[in-house]
Amino acid sequence: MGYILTIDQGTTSTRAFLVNQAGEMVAKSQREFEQIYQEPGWVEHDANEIWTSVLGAMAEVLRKGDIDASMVKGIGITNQRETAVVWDRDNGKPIYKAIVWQSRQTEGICQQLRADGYQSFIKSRTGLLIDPYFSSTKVKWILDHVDGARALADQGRLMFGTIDTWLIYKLTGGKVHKTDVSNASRTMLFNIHTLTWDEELLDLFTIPKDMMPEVGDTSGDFGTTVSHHFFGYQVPIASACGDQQAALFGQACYEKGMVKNTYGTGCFMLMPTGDAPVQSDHGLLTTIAWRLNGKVTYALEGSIFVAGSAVQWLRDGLRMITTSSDSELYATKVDSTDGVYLVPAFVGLGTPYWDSDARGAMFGLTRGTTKEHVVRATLEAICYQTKDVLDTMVKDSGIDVKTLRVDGGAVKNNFLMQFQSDLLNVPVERPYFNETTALGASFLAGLQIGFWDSQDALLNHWQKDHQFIPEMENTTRNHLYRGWKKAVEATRVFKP
Ligand SMILES: Nc1ncnc2c1ncn2[C@@H]1O[C@H](COP(=O)(O)OP(=O)(O)O)[C@@H](O)[C@H]1O
Ligand SMILES: O=P(O)(O)OC[C@H](O)CO
Repeated sequence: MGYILTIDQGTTSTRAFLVNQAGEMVAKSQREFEQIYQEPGWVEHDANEIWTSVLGAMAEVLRKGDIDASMVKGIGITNQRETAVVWDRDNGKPIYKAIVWQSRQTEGICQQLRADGYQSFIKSRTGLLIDPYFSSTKVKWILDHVDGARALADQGRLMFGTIDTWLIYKLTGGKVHKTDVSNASRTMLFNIHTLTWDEELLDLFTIPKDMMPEVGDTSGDFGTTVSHHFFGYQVPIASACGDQQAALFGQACYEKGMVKNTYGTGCFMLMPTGDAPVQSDHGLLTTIAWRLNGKVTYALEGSIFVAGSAVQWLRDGLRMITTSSDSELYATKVDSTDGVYLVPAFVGLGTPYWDSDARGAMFGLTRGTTKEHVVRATLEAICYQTKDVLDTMVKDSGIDVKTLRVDGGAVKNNFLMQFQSDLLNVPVERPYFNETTALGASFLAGLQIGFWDSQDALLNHWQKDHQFIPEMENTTRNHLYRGWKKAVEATRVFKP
């Protein structure tokens, strides 16, 4: 008898979960932390606040589950990806805030790289496209902008990590500086073919190699907690995994053709492609899903930067709704948007457009447009963006997708899920356990500490809650989607 304690360190909150050997979640806790917007388009977090939010969430989940820390047999970590932290190895203090994946402050660096013709070189090594989204330009920005950073880097005093690495470093009392391949593959510094940090890329971004963490399997040995950071116990940290890859694992999407889409702040669609990387010609990313016992599984990924955060914008920016779930209520008060489209390119557009200069726009407004239409158009925009990505995935993989598995905070919204299924003309499957990210990370940790002995043993833990079946006429679907494509085109023409 024992438990895995899993930390899901997300963009807007830190959550902790206790999972037993039956794969059941017995307790969960959540802590929010500050989103720092110093300049338009910048998004940063305080890495120390993230660390204390993890300490708080771990204490709370043990209290809620009424479980003694001695019963925790392993820790799983899953995290918002790409977000970059740089700290001083002499005192363990970050030298700057964590620059979040959404932040656009490195657009200038990216423009220069594109102009200098580095796109195909970078893509061939990393599977990624030049965009401020990934870690490498964020680290370069810190080294170039923080007073004294370059000198510290030259003296070998600095360490870099994505959030998993930062938390592992803190939990082990500074003893372990390590990440896994799924997180490494999001840095734009990792060669996804040789599975090592790429020296030429490190040179290109002027990042000393001694800043980089060791890279290991996704289920593996990430050290042991120092007892004063884990209630007096030394517990093995048994998995580290990027949150989107963890969700893919938690959705039991192990085979080619199985696709999951997570509807959180953004939307991230992933499909495993087996032991060989598949290159996309239409803006999908080639990434690493996980490495287990030395065996790599690659994936194709489509990234949508604004999804649930558009609903938050309706709530906090436009003040049209009081809670995110109100969006369903208003959207279903009208039969359609009456021709209104919202393109929520608030931080540019990801797959398949990769247009970082694009900004949001709304089209088709008339005197008859109401709040209900705008709310509905916002939810529909999440579905249109998802169709853009799924169509690209089918085109680039040559695999026909039979169903879409979904998770994330927004999938509670039945209107959203039904419209998604209608628009894709594909059944949408919502699992019974919506916390698939945490479940995936728990499974990955459990494989390491012997809770489960194989991936196959985990297949039974996936249970369907509801299947949304497409009901829309082809002509309606085609008509609606044509309108979306026109709206995106028009948005991209307008550069403020
Ligand atoms: N019923 C709902 N309808 C639409 N969006 C929702 C609903 N409930 C939550 N959301 C959105 O889901 C997001 C939260 O999902 P979550 O998976 O917790 O995000 P993250 O992990 O990115 O922090 C928020 O952006 C919120 O607006
Ligand atoms: O924290 P989430 O769930 O919004 O996920 C963020 C992604 O990892 C960004 O790549």
